Amino acid sequence: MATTITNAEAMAVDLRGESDWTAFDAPALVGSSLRFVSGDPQGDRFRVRYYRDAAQQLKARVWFGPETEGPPGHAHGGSIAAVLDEVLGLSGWAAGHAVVVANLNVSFRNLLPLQTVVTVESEVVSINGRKVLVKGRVCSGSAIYAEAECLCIAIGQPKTSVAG
Ligand SMILES: CC(C)(COP(=O)(O)OP(=O)(O)OC[C@H]1O[C@@H](n2cnc3c(N)ncnc32)[C@H](O)[C@@H]1OP(=O)(O)O)[C@@H](O)C(=O)NCCC(=O)NCCS
Ligand SMILES: CCCCCCCCCC(=O)O
Repeated sequence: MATTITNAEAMAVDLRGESDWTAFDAPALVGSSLRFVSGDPQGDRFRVRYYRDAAQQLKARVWFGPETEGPPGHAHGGSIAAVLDEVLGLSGWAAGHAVVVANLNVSFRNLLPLQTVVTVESEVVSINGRKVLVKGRVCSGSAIYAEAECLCIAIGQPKTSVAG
């Protein structure tokens, strides 16, 4: 039988970044519309905190809460894809491109246990006209849960990226 975990029981979630990361303010760059993944920082679905690493690439610490469940005790693949969609698309914005996501390919490598804090890494690997290719992965220590390649298409003028 599934165990119900309340919000209160799930309170202690450590989303701190590494010492050489700086906080990144996503709403300051793209507005407050990204509610689906990162819009409920005390909720039981995702809790997300954004950073830039020393190389200025976007990173996120993400907690997959009980409401992301798919296979028993583990995150739904769609929840993992949603997180990658947001983080990798936002990575394009953080690199100065006003984009939407046109194509996202995800490889699910290992089941992700619920109530795990993971790191989502991103890297802008190429820019070709309006096409901004971003790669990323969901990992924790040596464990890799998913890898993704994300084709973003610029839809507007380049944006000035913000430091956080
Ligand atoms: C992405 C989108 C803006 C592209 O439409 P568009 O501005 O008319 O651009 P085009 O169709 O001319 O595509 C531009 C280029 O990207 C390529 N491209 C677009 N979508 C692609 C896809 N899914 N896969 C691969 N390449 C794609 C095109 O082949 C074209 O390449 P080219 O310049 O070498 O010919 C549009 O399809 C869209 O709005 N899709 C929905 C996006 C969305 O809802 N994302 C989730 C929320 S962020
Ligand atoms: C106008 C703000 C757009 C921000 C886009 C950031 C990536 C979101 C990905 C998605 O919605 O699928």
